[in-house]
Amino acid sequence: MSDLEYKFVSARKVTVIRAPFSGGQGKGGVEDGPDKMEEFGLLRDIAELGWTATVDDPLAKFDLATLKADPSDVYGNCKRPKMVSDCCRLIFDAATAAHENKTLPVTVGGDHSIGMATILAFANAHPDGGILWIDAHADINTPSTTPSGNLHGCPVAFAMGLEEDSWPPHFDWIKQVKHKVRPDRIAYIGLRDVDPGEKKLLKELGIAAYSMYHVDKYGINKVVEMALQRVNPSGNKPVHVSYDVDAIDPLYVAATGTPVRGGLSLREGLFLVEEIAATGNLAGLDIVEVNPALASTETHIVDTVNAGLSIARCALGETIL
Ligand SMILES: NC(=[NH2+])NCCC[C@H](N)C(=O)O
Ligand SMILES: [Mn+2]
Ligand SMILES: [Mn+2]
Repeated sequence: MSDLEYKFVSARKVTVIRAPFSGGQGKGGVEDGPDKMEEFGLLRDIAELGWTATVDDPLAKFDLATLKADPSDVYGNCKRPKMVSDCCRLIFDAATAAHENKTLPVTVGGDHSIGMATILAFANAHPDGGILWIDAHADINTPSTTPSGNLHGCPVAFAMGLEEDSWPPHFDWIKQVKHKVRPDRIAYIGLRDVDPGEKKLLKELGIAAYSMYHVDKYGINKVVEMALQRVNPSGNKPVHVSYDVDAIDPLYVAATGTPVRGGLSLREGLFLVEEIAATGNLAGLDIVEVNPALASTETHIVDTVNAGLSIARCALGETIL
């Protein structure tokens, strides 16, 4: 049982949104993230911290393997726009319902393309809220800047409505969502692999971006403080955390699709979530890019999945004393 307070959640209710989705990138295995997290005790951990969990499985009706294998699902250089859009739309609805019911949505991926759905639902439900994107990557490529065509590198651009003219038509539904993610209400922590087109966008839009350089220079405590100050200057608005486990160094989190050396230590990666939880403002969480198939040893799987579980526990108020 945790005694932290959550100002924007009623009655310590969590909605676990399962997102076993891998269409935002080419590798297999990331679709097993939710199963592995549950096998290692996600729901037990949530209950032990005094939360009541409801599990939502918005993609259950899809045959995801068949959708992923459809060679006709391309638009320009974008891979699988129909699959990503159809799935994200359902995840958006699930997250929106969780916000309306004042439960805390914890979305478990799957690849990070689903972040377009969760942060858009958060921004639309809480237009004055702030978002922290914890990642080695900025994931703000647009269909015109993406070097890979993988949509897990683009969710922030879609949720912000950037360069809509370049979008595959499948994403038209996003244009109808009233409140998009605002550039002054999102901050990054952990960056170390940012594409040239992304750097340009971050600069032009004045987005708060704390790279590993800043973590080394100021320390993680100061970086979290600065990031929260940017996205939640009053300190009393809701905050969503979209956590790509590749923000943490591959020494601790090896089983992920796009690992980059020189990342957060495991403790830095957990501290930042503990610190956000302590504000009482947490109102949404994603844990993505756990890919058990990319482990070369059993230890890699155990380490990576347990890092994901630790992120969830820290977010839900686990404290040591
Ligand atoms: N969610 C992730 N792991 N994203 C990796 C993105 C890599 C690269 N920037 C791309 O757009 O293709
Ligand atoms: Mn990443
Ligand atoms: Mn990411």
